[in-house]
Amino acid sequence: MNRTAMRASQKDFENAMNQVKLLKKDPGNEVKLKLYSLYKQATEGPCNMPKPGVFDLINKAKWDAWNALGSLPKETARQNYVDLVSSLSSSLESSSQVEPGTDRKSTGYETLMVTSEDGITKIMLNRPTKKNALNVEMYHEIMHALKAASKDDSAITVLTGNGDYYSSGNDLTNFTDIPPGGVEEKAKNGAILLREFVGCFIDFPKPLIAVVNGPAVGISVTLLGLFDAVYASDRATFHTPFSHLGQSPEGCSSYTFPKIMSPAKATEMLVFGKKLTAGEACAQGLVTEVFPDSTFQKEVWTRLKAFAKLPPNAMRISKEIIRNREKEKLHAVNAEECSVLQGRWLSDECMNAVVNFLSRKSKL
Ligand SMILES: CCCC/C=C/CC(=O)SCCNC(=O)CCNC(=O)[C@H](O)C(C)(C)COP(=O)(O)OP(=O)(O)OC[C@H]1O[C@@H](n2cnc3c(N)ncnc32)[C@H](O)[C@@H]1OP(=O)(O)O
Repeated sequence: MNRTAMRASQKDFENAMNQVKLLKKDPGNEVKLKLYSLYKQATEGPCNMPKPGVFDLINKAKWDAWNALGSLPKETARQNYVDLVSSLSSSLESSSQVEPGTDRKSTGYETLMVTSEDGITKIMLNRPTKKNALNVEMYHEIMHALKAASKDDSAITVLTGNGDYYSSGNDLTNFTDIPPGGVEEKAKNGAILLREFVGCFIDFPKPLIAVVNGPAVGISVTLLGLFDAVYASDRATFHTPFSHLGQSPEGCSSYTFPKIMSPAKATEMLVFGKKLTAGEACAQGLVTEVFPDSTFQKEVWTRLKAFAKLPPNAMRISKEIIRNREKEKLHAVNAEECSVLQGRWLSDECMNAVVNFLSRKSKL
């Protein structure tokens, strides 16, 4: 577009503001920050507000975005805002990277797709545009789905992801919504939620299988130690960057990983954040079997359908005898990990890592 020839009028600007409210899809935080900063620059000029504190994550990200525009003239900011909205209106209406039908809320869940057929309850993480990051709602919905699956008439339960990721782990925006009790209350609530969430996996009574369709990060990896089988596409990777995030292991991985893969290999993953390929994770016992991505879904589901035809009570009882003597220990480990993490979430190391991700200064 020739910016010297084009000059957005106040009317164009107002129309663009209305168009933003009508966007059918969330354009994402980065674009929202850009829109915010251009709007402020266009209406108020350069940012001369005091910089918010480091813990005020959302306002700090907004301030950073506005301040980054420097002395950009109001008219140029107005034009850029109008151009940005116009590009969004066309791209967000036409683009769809997600399988058709995946936006349906057919199961009553907002963040999951849950289906039950052929003796299998499939719980599919369904935030593909956010790489299936686990927000607070998703934690609650997974717990609900697991409790329902433990009582339904399916023989086995499967967890998988929609889109190119299995899951990118904890949604880092979970850290931004600070309650009136401040960051201490936030950390306490997080620890309570995490303990209950992991507890549901420890106590799940039927065979629980992970179908790892793509990269897995953080808590989506650590929980795998509590599954009964883990099938992975050769596109999947396994990454627990806890130290990078100023955090510490959860999902009972401080206990299960050293047992599964040896203390040194567990340290490479959980302390040094070494990312494993599917083949490496299989060699270390975290993954049961790896399949070529091109045949992954077909091969895995054929196998799972055969498993689901086995007598369900025999499978339950066999799982119980394999897992039960560890249960008490696992609950104790879970409690300890949550308590340590509660402290970590209040550390500068963790706060800085989250701020860096949210202001897009870092990625894994
Ligand atoms: C209360 C219980 C707490 C339990 C604690 C658990 C600990 C953990 O799970 S630690 C692991 C936390 N996860 C991460 O640090 C991953 C952060 N994400 C990334 O580094 C990258 O997004 C990626 C490497 C996973 C993917 O990079 P890629 O370039 O392919 O895609 P993006 O453009 O970055 O992502 C698309 C979209 O999704 C958003 N997103 C992805 N992962 C997360 C996440 N974990 N939290 C929040 N948002 C996430 C990303 O911001 C993009 O959103 P926008 O389109 O709106 O910008």
